Amino acid sequence: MVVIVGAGPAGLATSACLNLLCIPNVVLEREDCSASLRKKRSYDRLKLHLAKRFCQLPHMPFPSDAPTFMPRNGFIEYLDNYASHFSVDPLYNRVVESASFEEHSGKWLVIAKHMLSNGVEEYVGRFLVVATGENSEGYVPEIMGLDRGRSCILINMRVAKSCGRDVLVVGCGNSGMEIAYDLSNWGARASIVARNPVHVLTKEMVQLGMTLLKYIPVDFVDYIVLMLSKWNHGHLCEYGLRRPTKRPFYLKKETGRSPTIDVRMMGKIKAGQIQVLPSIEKVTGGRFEFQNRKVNQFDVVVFATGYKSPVRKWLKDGTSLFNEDGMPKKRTPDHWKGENGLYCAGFARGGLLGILNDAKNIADDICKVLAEKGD
Ligand SMILES: Cc1cc2nc3c(=O)[nH]c(=O)nc-3n(C[C@H](O)[C@H](O)[C@H](O)COP(=O)(O)OP(=O)(O)OC[C@H]3O[C@@H](n4cnc5c(N)ncnc54)[C@H](O)[C@@H]3O)c2cc1C
Ligand SMILES: NC(=O)C1=CN([C@@H]2O[C@H](COP(=O)(O)OP(=O)(O)OC[C@H]3O[C@@H](n4cnc5c(N)ncnc54)[C@H](OP(=O)(O)O)[C@@H]3O)[C@@H](O)[C@H]2O)C=CC1
Ligand SMILES: O=C(O)C(=O)Cc1c[nH]c2ccccc12
Repeated sequence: MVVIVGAGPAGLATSACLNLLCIPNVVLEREDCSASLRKKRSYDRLKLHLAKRFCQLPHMPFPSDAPTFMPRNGFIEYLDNYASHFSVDPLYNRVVESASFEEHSGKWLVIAKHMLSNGVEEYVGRFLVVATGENSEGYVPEIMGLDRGRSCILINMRVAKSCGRDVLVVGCGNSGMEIAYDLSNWGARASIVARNPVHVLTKEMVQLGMTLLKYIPVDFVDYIVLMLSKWNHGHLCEYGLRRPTKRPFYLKKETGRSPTIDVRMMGKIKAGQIQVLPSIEKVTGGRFEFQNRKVNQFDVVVFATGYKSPVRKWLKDGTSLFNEDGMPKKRTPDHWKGENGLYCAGFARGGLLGILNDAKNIADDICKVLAEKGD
């Protein structure tokens, strides 16, 4: 038996690949649905920002008439069809609270709390696949002087419409940029904190880069993509943004940090409709002081400061695979396999393309282990 924790794209894909190999598995999901990140924790306008051919799961391409950049509902429909087609049937409302390896039996003991009955359930498996996602828990940094009770604080994707209000978005990753764009469109006076240098590319540049990477080295791809970005967006420093010294696809490969993909956000920044601010130095009585000595007050603060992976809170014997941050110790492509039948899917920092590779690798490896054991 294989126990899979998480029914997002990674858990669904891993279960589908195991089903195709007739290897019994169970998928445990804390929410009442699969793909909860998109169904319950993202905004309506969200689209896949990679071309669909880089976002499909194993053994099921997107429909040929599907748009290149899949809208949220279209991707949800794809995931639901995927689960149904490969007979993936997660057990919902199961929050995995503990997983430990039992030396005497050579098996994993997984304890899950049933959220509807409040009962505690035990699942035993020779193999354990962690598919709880890189984006499992919102991260909000401590900021000196910020009274979380006073200003309305919204985390990550849950953003209220703030027409006519002064809103600060902290974080200029893809979430921060998209949320600031939406807030500005809804009539808010939006500002965004860009603490460190950031690459800004268009979806088409990323699509070109990912296509070229199959044929030419990353340095050359980055040279082309950066030239296009500078031609298209100009000198970002005029708008308070800086480009990193290291190039975008190199950074994605080495650090997992994605470039920010411009959803017409740069147009608003260039038009002065969105103000870019440096790091927050401190907050005093609701007044924000920034690194450039600017001082502003805001009605709403949105933290788009990324996510954490709390795997180590419940995975007791995961040190062969995960570091303290709940991310793999090993670099891609060797990141997905630990000891004693422990695996992780969806932690390659490679998005859905990374998930496709993880799911196939894990299912094939389990099949090989079982064959070697004569099971
Ligand atoms: C807003 C956003 C947009 C993205 N867009 C793209 C994109 O366009 N293209 C791309 O390639 N990548 C994209 N990514 C990155 C990544 O590919 C996606 O997040 C993808 O959904 C990851 O799938 P996953 O299954 O690894 O994790 P998730 O989708 O996060 O699923 C993990 C599942 O595990 C469950 N879970 C967590 N902890 C437990 C527990 N203890 N017990 C039981 N269940 C648990 C969660 O409820 C969740 O359903 C995006 C990420 C985000 C946040
Ligand atoms: N398909 C789509 O349209 C979308 C995809 N995504 C994906 O979701 C994933 C998560 O993205 P996202 O939510 O943006 O998270 P990220 O981790 O990508 O970005 C977090 C941002 O917050 C900043 N930050 C963190 N701490 C602080 C702080 N104390 N002060 C100021 N800034 C801070 C980081 O800056 P620093 O660089 O200095 O650490 C970074 O800019 C990514 O893979 C992304 O590509 C997200 C939204 C939309
Ligand atoms: O959305 C993300 O962060 C992803 O990880 C998707 C992704 C995989 N490879 C990339 C290369 C450049 C930009 C985004 C991605």
